Amino acid sequence: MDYQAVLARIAEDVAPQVGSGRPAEYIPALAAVDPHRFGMAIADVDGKVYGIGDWQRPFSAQSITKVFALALALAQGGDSLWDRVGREPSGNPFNSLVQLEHENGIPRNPFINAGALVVTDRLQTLTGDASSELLEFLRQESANPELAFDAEVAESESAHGDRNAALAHFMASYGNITNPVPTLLDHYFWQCAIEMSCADLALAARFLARHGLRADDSRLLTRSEAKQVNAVMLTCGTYDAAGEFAYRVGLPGKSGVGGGIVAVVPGRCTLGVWSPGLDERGNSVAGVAALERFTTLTGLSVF
Ligand SMILES: NC(=O)CC[C@H](N)C(=O)O
Repeated sequence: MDYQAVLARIAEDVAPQVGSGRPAEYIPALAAVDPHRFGMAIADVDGKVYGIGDWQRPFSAQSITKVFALALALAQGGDSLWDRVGREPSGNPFNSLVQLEHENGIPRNPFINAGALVVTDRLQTLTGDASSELLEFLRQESANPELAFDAEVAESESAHGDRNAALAHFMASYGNITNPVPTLLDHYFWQCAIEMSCADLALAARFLARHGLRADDSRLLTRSEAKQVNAVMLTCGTYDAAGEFAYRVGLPGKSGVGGGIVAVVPGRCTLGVWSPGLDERGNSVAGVAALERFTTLTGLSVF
């Protein structure tokens, strides 16, 4: 497959959509990003990377980090995590509170904010320093020791973090958060504020295309766990647009409000795409369009 030619074609096809949508505004540091950026990278299972546009430019990974946190929490702590977080699409916005009261403080899935807070809480208990552990893992998988937190974004999130604080306190009232809420929120905000490029993301997600094997060929997840994480990405990775994303793209994918999306073709390759303009559900407009073009042009999808 000539991935470079495919990327060139995709960039041309989605150019009219780059700049549509709006960057996230509820985190002021993200609102300042130029909405006309677009980058895309593909990493094949052997680690060769192809890219177009702003594919090497770091941006705020945001909710995409939820996938990596989940993988680490499962790898280090095992299946008991699923007693505290479900695996069903929520059909609600990523930062919604409404289901938690009816469902006893157990979030629907690990990719909405409530679920991700539970996962980070678990990782914090397992490691004592969840956000640093995650950053180190991402540095190793992307072979990029320069990966770093963006302190301005972390502080901006913290200053405007009432919603996430509410989610965490509410779950704590059900006994589903075990660390002090301020500590948990700190790690969650720093986790979201990791900066990565499309290339970093595609490389870091390769264990999901390699049935659980890390970049150094050691095993992070069992084959079955890798399949399970991909399945949850497909059904829950783009919040209340997961059905539409599966319909249009046909790949497990995880988005973030920084405008990035990571997607996986199991056994073949991983993709990182970035364009900051978001639709009303918080997914990158040009990013989703680019992934749709990818699966249409190449025929590579899980279906
Ligand atoms: N969808 C997202 O990327 C949300 C992440 C963001 N840091 C938040 O907690 O609100």
